[in-house]
Amino acid sequence: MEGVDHLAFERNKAQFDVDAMKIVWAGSSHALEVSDRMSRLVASDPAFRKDNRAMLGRKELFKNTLRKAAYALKRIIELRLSEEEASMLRSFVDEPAFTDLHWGMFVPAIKGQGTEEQLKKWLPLAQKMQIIGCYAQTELGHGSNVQGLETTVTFDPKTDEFVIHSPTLTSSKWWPGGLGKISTHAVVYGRLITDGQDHGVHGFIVQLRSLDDHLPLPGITVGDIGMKFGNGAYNTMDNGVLRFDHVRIPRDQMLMRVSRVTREGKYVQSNVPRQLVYGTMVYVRQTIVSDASTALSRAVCIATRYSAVRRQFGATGGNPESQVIDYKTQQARLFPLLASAYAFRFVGEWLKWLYTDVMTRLQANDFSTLPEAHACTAGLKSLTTSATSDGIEECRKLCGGHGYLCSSGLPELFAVYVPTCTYEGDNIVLLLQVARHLMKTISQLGSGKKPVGTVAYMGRVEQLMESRSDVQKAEDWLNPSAVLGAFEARAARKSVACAKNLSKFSNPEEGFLELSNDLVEAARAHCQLIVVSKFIDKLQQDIPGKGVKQLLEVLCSIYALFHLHKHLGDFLSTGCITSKQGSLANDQLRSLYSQVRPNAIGLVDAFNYTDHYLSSILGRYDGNVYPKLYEEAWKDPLNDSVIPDGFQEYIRPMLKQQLRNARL
Ligand SMILES: CCCCCCCCCCCCCC(=O)SCCNC(=O)CCNC(=O)[C@H](O)C(C)(C)COP(=O)(O)OP(=O)(O)OC[C@H]1O[C@@H](n2cnc3c(N)ncnc32)[C@H](O)[C@@H]1OP(=O)(O)O
Ligand SMILES: Cc1cc2nc3c(=O)[nH]c(=O)nc-3n(C[C@H](O)[C@H](O)[C@H](O)COP(=O)(O)OP(=O)(O)OC[C@H]3O[C@@H](n4cnc5c(N)ncnc54)[C@H](O)[C@@H]3O)c2cc1C
Repeated sequence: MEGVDHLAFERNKAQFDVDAMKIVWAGSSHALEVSDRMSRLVASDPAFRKDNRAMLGRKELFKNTLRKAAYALKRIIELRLSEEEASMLRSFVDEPAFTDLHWGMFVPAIKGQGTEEQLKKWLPLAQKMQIIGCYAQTELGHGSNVQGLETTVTFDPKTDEFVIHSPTLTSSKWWPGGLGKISTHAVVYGRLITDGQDHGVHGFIVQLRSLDDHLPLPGITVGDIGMKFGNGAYNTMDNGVLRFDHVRIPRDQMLMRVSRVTREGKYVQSNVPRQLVYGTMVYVRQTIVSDASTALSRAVCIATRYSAVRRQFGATGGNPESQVIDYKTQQARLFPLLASAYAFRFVGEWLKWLYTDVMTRLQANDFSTLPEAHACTAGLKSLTTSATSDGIEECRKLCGGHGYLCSSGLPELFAVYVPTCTYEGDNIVLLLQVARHLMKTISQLGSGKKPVGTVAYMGRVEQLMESRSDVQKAEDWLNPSAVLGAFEARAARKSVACAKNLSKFSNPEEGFLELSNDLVEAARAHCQLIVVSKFIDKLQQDIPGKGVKQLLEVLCSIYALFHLHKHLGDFLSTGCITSKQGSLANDQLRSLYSQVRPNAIGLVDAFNYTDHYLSSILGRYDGNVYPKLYEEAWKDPLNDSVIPDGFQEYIRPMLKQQLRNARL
């Protein structure tokens, strides 16, 4: 039934102001207005069609992406869109492309590591897209271990140039997005060598292709690394391979904010920490956390709407069968993901604030919060992307068989999303960085250095080692201080246990390797504490709209108690709660799910996604799933003809053969 809202009866159940929640989700009325306008602009333009991606071959798919990128830029110029609007428009086009790396890494790398002069020269070119850039760090042999990169960049004082070279096969740059076919330039990371001395990894702006004919410049070998996971998915991106054969670049193309090489070939370190060379990764990890909430909320929106449409079993007395969303098992799998999407939104907002604050301090040569920013971006990137990847897959299962169809939108979403667990830092490697930060914090407790920021609770470690939860009944778990107390005690006790075990090793690095599983768990507990505490902080703000704050409180409790239940072993073994308190948390969780149930559709409507963006028949706003699924099936190229290609050639003779055998 075209034009009928099959989910209207669900929308009528909502006990809160959905429009007010849309503002909370978007971050402000202004952000909602811009995102609403940009998403509709993209959705209403057939040039941005994306429902055919799974059917296209690689070359067609890639050409289509180039067309969309050029068209998006044309619209941005025609409509005189602001930077904010342009970036929103690109995100609603919803197709991984070389532009992500150009705007997301190439431009930030220059901004973060370039000198004033370099910004003046390169940024206008990049901003007008007169050059297109990528971020060429990872090599065939090394990704996680950045210090292990092998590309050499040797200063030649005779010509005032650097000579870039790929000395081994494993030094070939491998993976950079946008590199394979499109980028004219790259920020290349390599080992800086002056006068025979190796100064470690630094960034350089390198032109790769001619601006006239787009051919690789002399000494450069470049191409695409091949098909990746999923059919459409990330194959719209030209991840590339790059080799240098003694390629020369002028000295002023070294990004020189952190350190520089003089005309005479002297290496000079500025007063900023050398870790700023890693600054672009910190920036992108921060954006990845907000993006996690977007990806998870898309999957949850699809699974929630479909769960309200889908009915199985339970027809009694002429009543229809039960909606699957009413099954408690469905709720216990779906609603924690819904709560996580909101939790990641708010922790993403906070992380953005933290990052901006660190940047402001850096301008004033205050580097004190850099370790905190590194630990938070690394840890939260790891936690949210792992949870989101698992969450998207869970949403696919929550949609039963139809979730496996590409037209559900979920397979492609998963395939596009899952590399976030690896890129911008493997998730385990990043948790180990958090663990180092935690161990360092504990080791400094005796020195009188007061821990601040997200590790401030470590300052109360003695008290946290002794504390006991005073929860007596299920509702006590609704008290934020009860939840915070339990999460802080668990995180502190896990870290302290690791620190104690580490101290038994004479070689700390050996100990770190041996205990790395425990350290990863301690880091995870710390990151979950950050998410819970930032959700609680958000609820301290004035949040207008009927029922909005109350519902967010419910979601916050679900996020926290779900993790308490899931990691009950941790909470019990560290002794911060009793098994009775653990089972009270579970009782409370059941009651919270019942409170979400009537509001579930409203809560996913608050994401304000267009059907174009969701790209899912199961997640359609109007819930008109079955007729559209049926219609869609007939569009498959296999159904273009009644008898498929290959039938006459292969199957007909087989059938005839069997017929003959049967007659024998
Ligand atoms: C428009 C927006 C769109 C956005 C979308 C964008 C496109 C999306 C598509 C994206 C496509 C994907 C694109 C891509 O994938 S780009 C490639 C991304 N690659 C990686 O992420 C590599 C991961 N590896 C590393 O980051 C490092 O090598 C690690 C950290 C693992 C070790 O490193 P190393 O062996 O050197 O370090 P150390 O352990 O000895 O530590 C040394 C000291 O340094 C400190 N430290 C370490 N790291 C940082 C840091 N970052 N900031 C500040 N400080 C840092 C550390 O705490 C320690 O401090 P201290 O204890 O000594 O005080
Ligand atoms: C889709 C995609 C896009 C990418 N885009 C870019 C780009 O634009 N530019 C760019 O420069 N790079 C890019 N990369 C590369 C990416 O950043 C790296 O692949 C990533 O950092 C992981 O490094 P690796 O491949 O070396 O993994 P490895 O480190 O080899 O990981 C293999 C396994 O070893 C484990 N491991 C490694 N070290 C340790 C340790 N110390 N302790 C315990 N376990 C460990 C890991 O957990 C993992 O299980 C991209 C990658 C992908 C998949």
